[in-house]
Amino acid sequence: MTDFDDELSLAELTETASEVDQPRIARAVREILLAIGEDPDRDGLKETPARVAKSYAEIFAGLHQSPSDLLATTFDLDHEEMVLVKDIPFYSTCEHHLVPFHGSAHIGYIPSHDGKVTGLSKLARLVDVYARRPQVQERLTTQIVDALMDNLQPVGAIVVIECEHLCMSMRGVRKPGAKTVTSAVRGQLRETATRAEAMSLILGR
Ligand SMILES: Nc1nc2c(ncn2[C@@H]2O[C@H](COP(=O)(O)OP(=O)(O)OP(=O)(O)O)[C@@H](O)[C@H]2O)c(=O)[nH]1
Ligand SMILES: [Zn+2]
Repeated sequence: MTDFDDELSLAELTETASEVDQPRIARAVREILLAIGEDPDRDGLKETPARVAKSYAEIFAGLHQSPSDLLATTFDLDHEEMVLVKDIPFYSTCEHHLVPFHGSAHIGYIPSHDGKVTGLSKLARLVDVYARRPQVQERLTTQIVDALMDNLQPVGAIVVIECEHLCMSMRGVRKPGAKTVTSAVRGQLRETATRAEAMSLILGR
């Protein structure tokens, strides 16, 4: 029996409402601490398994959130030109090493002919729904653009993501500052002229 038996720890572990099994994470973190040769019962580490569990519930909350619910609120505007929200900062977790990758997302779309648009904040929330999961940057990029296409039926959409991966900075190849850029383009934005306009809006700083 550990300090993180379900009954014992439930109260302290449910502050962040979530479907993530926090007691189970806490038990696993205690094991990791033991495995690296630490003493999980020393003062500074006693609360660490519970803290990590709470933190994981937040970091991986996107696994239990639906992009369709998020994009369900739409309104009609007579606007058939490009809408672009750029420099949306976010943090995600590399699914290979479970360390962060972070950077900016840029999202643009040309609304459907009936002018179906979503609130600008929903685009930023959409990034978090997919970023708060174990991820790779390429999948994060295509999931965001496909969610836009499926839910808003726009004429076209583009997502560009620029990130630094801590698995490449703090360990392994150790190249801090290296940036990875990915893009995904759908619909009319695949056409050269429109795509070039979107890219110049995104990258022109
Ligand atoms: N394509 C892609 N690769 C990623 C992403 N995040 C991390 N990686 C890479 O995943 C690869 C995993 O490679 P492995 O050889 O299995 O693992 P490793 O021995 O820890 O690799 P090193 O990082 O080179 O030490 C590494 O090259 C990482 O840079 C991502 O979002 N997309
Ligand atoms: Zn990694």
